[in-house]
Amino acid sequence: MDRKLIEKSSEIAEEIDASALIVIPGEKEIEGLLEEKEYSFPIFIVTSPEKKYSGTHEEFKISARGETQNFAKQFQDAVMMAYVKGKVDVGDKIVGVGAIEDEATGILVYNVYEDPLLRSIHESTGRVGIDTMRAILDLAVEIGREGREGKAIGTAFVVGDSSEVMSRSHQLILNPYKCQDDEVRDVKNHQNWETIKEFSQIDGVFILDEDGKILSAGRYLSVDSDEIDIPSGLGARHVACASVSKETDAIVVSVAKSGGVVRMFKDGEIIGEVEPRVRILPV
Ligand SMILES: Nc1ncnc2c1ncn2[C@@H]1O[C@H](COP(=O)(O)OP(=O)(O)OP(=O)(O)O)[C@@H](O)[C@H]1O
Repeated sequence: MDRKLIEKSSEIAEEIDASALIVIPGEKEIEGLLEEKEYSFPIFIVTSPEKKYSGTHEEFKISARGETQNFAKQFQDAVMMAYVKGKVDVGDKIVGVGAIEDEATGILVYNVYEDPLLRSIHESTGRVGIDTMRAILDLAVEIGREGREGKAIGTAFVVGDSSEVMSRSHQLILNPYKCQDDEVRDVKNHQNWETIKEFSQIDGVFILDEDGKILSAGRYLSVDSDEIDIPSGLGARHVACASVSKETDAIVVSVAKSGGVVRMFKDGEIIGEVEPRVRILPV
C-alpha cells in the first residue's frame, strides 16, 4: 500500500485524537510500512482468512462479504470487532485506510456513535452491563462462526430482567447451571466459554442476569408471538427471541443455525445483525 497514504492516515488519526487506525490492505502489501514508528493509538490490520500478516500490530481476520472486497462492510466488521473486544468505545473516532477497489484507496473518519448496532448496545446499558453485552456478542459470533464438533449451532442468550424472563419460560432438560458457583456462571470469563459452547448444542436458550451470570440453559420460552414483525424466513426460535424482548426488558442475542448470523433484539425488534466473518462450517 502507498506509504504516503499510510502516513497521511496516521497524521489524521493523531490530529483528531482517534482511538484507533484500521488498515484494510486488500491485496496490497503493507509489510514493514507500519513498523517504523511509534503510534499513540492502536493499529488493527484487517486481513482475509487466506492472507498472512507478519507485522507487529494486532490482526483481525475478516472475510470479504460476497465475491468482491467490500471496504465499507469490512471496516464496519472491524469496528464491531474492536468494540466487542473493548478496544474502542462509543464516542470514539476511528480512522480507516485501505483498498476500496483494485485501483482505489481511501481514508475515512468514522464516529463509533454513528454505528446503529453499537449505538443500540450502548443505549441498552442500564438494562444490561456493557461488558456483559460485549462478551455475549463476541461469544455468539464465535459460535456462529465455529459451530461445535463440525456442526452448525443455533442458540440464543436472553439477558437481563431475568425474573420476568424466568416466569415466561420453562426447562426442557435439567438446568446444568443450577447450584453452580458464580465463577462458572459468568459469561464475561472466557474460561467458561468452552462449557457454554458445549451447552449451546442442547435445545432451548440461555437465560442470564444483567451482570452476565447464567441462570439457566436448555430453557424454552413460552411467549406470545402475535404482533411480532420480523423478516419472514426466520423460524420459531427467532420469533420467540423477539417476543421475549417485547414482553420484558431483556436484550436477546441469537445465533442462527443456518448461516451463523448473530442478531440482537430489543423491545420486540431486531436492532442489529452481525454476519459471521469467516464461516468455517458448511451451512
Ligand atoms: N420458544 C422457544 N424457546 C426456546 N427454543 C425454541 C423456541 N422455539 C423454537 N425453539 C428451538 O429452536 C430450534 C430451531 O427452531 P427453528 O428452526 O424454528 O428456529 P429458527 O428461528 O429458524 O432458528 P435457526 O435458524 O437457528 O434454525 C428448535 O430446536 C426449537 O426447539
